[in-house]
Amino acid sequence: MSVILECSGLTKSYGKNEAVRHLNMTLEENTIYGLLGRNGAGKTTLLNMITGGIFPTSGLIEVSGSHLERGELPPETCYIRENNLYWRGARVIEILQFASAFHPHWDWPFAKDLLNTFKLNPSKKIRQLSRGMESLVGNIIGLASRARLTIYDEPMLGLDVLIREKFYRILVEDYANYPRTIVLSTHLIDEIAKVVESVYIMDAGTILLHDDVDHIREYSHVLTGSSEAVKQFTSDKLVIYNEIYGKGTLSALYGALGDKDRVQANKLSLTIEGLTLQKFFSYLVEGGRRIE
Ligand SMILES: Nc1ncnc2c1ncn2[C@@H]1O[C@H](COP(=O)(O)OP(=O)(O)OP(=O)(O)O)[C@@H](O)[C@H]1O
Repeated sequence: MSVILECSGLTKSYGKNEAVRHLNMTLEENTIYGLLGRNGAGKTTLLNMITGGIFPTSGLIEVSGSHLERGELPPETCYIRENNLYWRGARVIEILQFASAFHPHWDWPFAKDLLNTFKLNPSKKIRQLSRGMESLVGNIIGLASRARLTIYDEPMLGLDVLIREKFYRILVEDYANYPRTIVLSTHLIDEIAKVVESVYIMDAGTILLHDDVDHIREYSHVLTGSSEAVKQFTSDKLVIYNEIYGKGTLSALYGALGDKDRVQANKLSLTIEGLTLQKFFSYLVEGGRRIE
């Protein structure tokens, strides 16, 4: 698969605070990515840099092999921000008309279907919309743009669970028909686990892990048992988090476990369970371990 965007050694400092630190990231064609991180992890700063909104303090951004110049939006990119800057007096349809001018693959019949599906009145002014409806305007633009690279920063703000599920379903269906690269930056990790193929987990301005969701599912485990047994079992494994309770220990592991491991765990009276993406994320970030 070909690379459409690559960052290397990307850093953004605000005074002494490095919001993004020596970050490397590669986005490939036709993949849905999740960008996951706690509040303040640096997600918006990273997205603003790769879409030309703010300038890196150092490091490189390459789009389809060419350097992204200062202030330049990568070609065929649609960036739906967390805090959109729509003109409050404009009508929904006017915002869509404006957006359509920037996106060569814009699909009007699809945009109109989406307005119907989400029951969004195109004549309403932005200032008359609820927070959730305003998010929907951005979500519809992101979908109808069919941009080669679509980036959503917290697209679910203010949306109820039924609308979120509908959005994910339409996104996945449309992606199947029109493959492209989509980045979803969100806190709603378990929800997007069903949608994204690959994730970047970010903390304190840096990437802790980049991996495919299926691989994470296969590799992430939590182990509980006596502290002595856990210590023995994990001596040759990658432990991302430890929690001691009484005489027992809980350890979160990252790596494949084979039949031999399971037999050994059984002998040591250890319990092994898989982890949801949300739980894996929490352990990884709490443990602060970076996995190359
Ligand atoms: N313009 C700015 N001036 C100074 N510091 C900033 C600025 N923008 C961001 N920061 C700092 O950079 C860090 C990363 O912020 P950023 O908004 O990128 O995080 P985030 O992961 O998007 O968080 P959230 O999920 O809460 O939106 C934070 O410590 C934040 O305070």
